[in-house]
This record gives sequence, C-alpha cells and structure tokens, in this order.
Amino acid sequence: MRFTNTKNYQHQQADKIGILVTNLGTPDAPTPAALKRYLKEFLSDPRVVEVPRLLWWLILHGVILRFRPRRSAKAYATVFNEQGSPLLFHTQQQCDAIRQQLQQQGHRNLEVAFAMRYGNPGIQTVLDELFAKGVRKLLVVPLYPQYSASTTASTFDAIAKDFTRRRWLPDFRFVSHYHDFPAFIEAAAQQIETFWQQHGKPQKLILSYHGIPKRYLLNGDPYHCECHKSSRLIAQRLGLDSDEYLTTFQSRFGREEWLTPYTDETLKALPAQGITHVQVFCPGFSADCLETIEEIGEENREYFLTAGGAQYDYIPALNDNPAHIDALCQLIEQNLAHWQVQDDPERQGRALALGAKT
Ligand SMILES: C=CC1=C(C)c2cc3[nH]c(cc4nc(cc5[nH]c(cc1n2)c(C)c5CCC(=O)O)C(CCC(=O)O)=C4C)c(C)c3C=C
Ligand SMILES: [Fe+2]
Ligand SMILES: [Fe+2]
Repeated sequence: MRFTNTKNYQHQQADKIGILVTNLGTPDAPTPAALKRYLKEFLSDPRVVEVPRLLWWLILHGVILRFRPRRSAKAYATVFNEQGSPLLFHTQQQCDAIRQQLQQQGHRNLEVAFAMRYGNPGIQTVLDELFAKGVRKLLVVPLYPQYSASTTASTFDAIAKDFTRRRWLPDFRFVSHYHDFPAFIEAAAQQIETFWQQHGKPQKLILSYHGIPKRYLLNGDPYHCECHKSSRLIAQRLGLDSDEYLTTFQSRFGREEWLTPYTDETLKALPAQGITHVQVFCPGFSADCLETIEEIGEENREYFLTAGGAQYDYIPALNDNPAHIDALCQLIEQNLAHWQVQDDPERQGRALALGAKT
C-alpha cells in the first residue's frame, strides 16, 4: 500500500480544524547516545547544512558525530531539569495555553497540538493523531518569528513529505513568519519593560538572534533582514535611540563566516568601549532552550564579566507569558478567519473583524 488510508470514514462528520504548533526539537536526554540521534537527524537536513551531500556525509559521520555528541551532552546536562528539556517543556506549556485561550474565546471545533521538527514528538506522529481526530483543515504555526530556510522551510518540507504518503489531504495554511506582527512586538517590548521595572535599564540592550551562515543571506534568505526589523520595531516601541541597542548573532556552528556581529565577540569588546552594564534578550527564540539558558545566560555572561563588564542580565524568552500567548492566538485567529466564516455563521462577525473575506 503506497498511501495511508483514513479508517472508519463516516459521512456528515463536522470537519475539525487542527492547529499544529512546531519548534525545532531537542534530544530525548542529555546523553551522548541521545545527542548522536538528535544531531544526526538535525544536521543531515539539507536545509540546515547546504554543502554537497557526499562531502557533508563524510564530515558529519567521520568527524562531527564522533566528537560533538559528548560535548553537547555536557552542555545539555546543565539545562535539563526535573521537567526534562526546557524547549520541550515550554513548547508543551505554550500549546496548552493556546488551546485554553482559544477555547475561552469560543472556538469549539479545534484540536491544538505541538510537534518537533527533529526528535520527539515528531511531525508525522502528531499529524496521524490530528487526522484520526477528524481534522480536515490544518494550520501549521512554526514558532520561528523570523523566516529562515534552515528552520521555517525545513518545517514546511517535513509537512510536505508527510503529505506525500497520505490519501486524504487537508485544507492547509502555513505561517511563514511573524517578525513584525504588532502583538508579537508588543509582547517582546512588555517582557523587556517588566524586566526594567525590576532590574533597571542597562547602558545597552543586546538583541541576540541565532545565526545562520552569511552565504545563506547572500543567496537570498530574508532572515537577517527580518531580525533587524524585529529589533527596530521592539526598540521603537521601547523608545530607544539607535545607540541604546544592538542586534547580534549567536550560536555559530562550523568554520565559515556566519551573520555578524557575533554576540560573543560583541560582549567581549563592549567593556573596553565603556559599556559595563548590558541586558540580553533573544527575540528569535520563542522558548528558552540550550542556546539561551546556557549560551547566553552562562557562557556569554562569563565573557562579558571577564572582559571587565560589571552587570550582565539575561531577559528570559517569551515562553508562556500571557502577552506572548495572546499574540500567538491573534496570529492563529487571523489565519483561521476564512475557514471559520465558511464553517460557523455565528462567528462571522468576529472573523470579518479580523479581516476575512466572504
Ligand atoms: C531560532 C532559530 C534557529 C536557527 C535560525 C537555527 C539555525 C541553525 N542551527 C544550527 C545548528 C545547531 N543548533 C542547535 C540548537 C538549537 N538551534 C535552535 C534554533 C535555531 N537554529 C534552537 C532553539 C536550539 C536549541 C535546541 C534545544 O534542544 O534546546 C544545535 C544543537 C546544540 C549543539 O550541539 O550545539 C546545533 C548543532 C545550524 C547549523 C543552523 C543554520 C544553518
Ligand atoms: Fe540552531
Ligand atoms: Fe550553542
């Protein structure tokens, strides 16, 4: 059998709408074996590493998967806690909060679930569950505010690959970015302002994003521009002048040049320029994870203080902060508006207010 079939089809069943929230994924445990599995899946994705396949296979299997799993497992061991991986924990919480808020707003025929692009729970498993519950319209929301082929398009690929084996495909929508969505900018600004109320304002706010190779930007990936736009809008909303904040890029991987300025090098250089009090916020990470907790919260703090910095604060990611959940629900509602006009005349007023066309 080439295609998966839909079992027990019944006529006159109401179509359900499925919301699939996704994130990158994380190892099952902070052990070298689990890291090897996770890194193999992640780094074999041609959207992530754009290097000729045979050459990359030799480097990945001959070098990286021999040494990196042990090193990365040590780093992950510092962030895993009794709830497991922070990324998995926060994504689960975000999903539950989105479901609850949409239900409170009167949405009835919805299933809300989350999946990870790499590792567990995998996209195929979760889609199987959603379709078994009668989902016939699917909205996928990757929790990457800024579009990058390495993350957003890779998620699309995984959904598309899953669809190639299904007999009955759903109506389908995909959120490719929300880097300038007003409610997202507002949630980020509020998170920073709340931090200022408790800890004061720094000399410089560092807005640090995960990097990608500079080559991807030169080949047309809009990620770099979208990061800068998010920064500009957050800074504008906070009333910051251009010399009061910086956009930097972290988490370099491999030897080629990545997007600059690098977060670590910037933090090492700032004290010599008289900047001794900084705060770092990561607008590209919707949930705290290894790259924020360990790399920004610990490693880069050390660089800054060793270079002569006096005060360094990490401002937590948006996680399940109510303003963040509200922003994601607004994004979801905008994308659902058209379907709901079709399905539920009672919701027409609200859907039309959100911009749906009849
Ligand atoms: C938020 C956006 C992200 C982009 C863009 C991104 C690009 C990218 N990442 C790698 C390599 C690695 N990333 C790793 C961890 C990691 N990356 C992101 C997000 C983005 N990556 C997150 C949220 C995480 C943390 C996951 C967690 O479990 O907490 C890792 C694994 C960690 C390690 O071994 O250092 C690697 C490797 C590349 C090559 C890339 C773009 C080309
Ligand atoms: Fe990454
Ligand atoms: Fe890292």
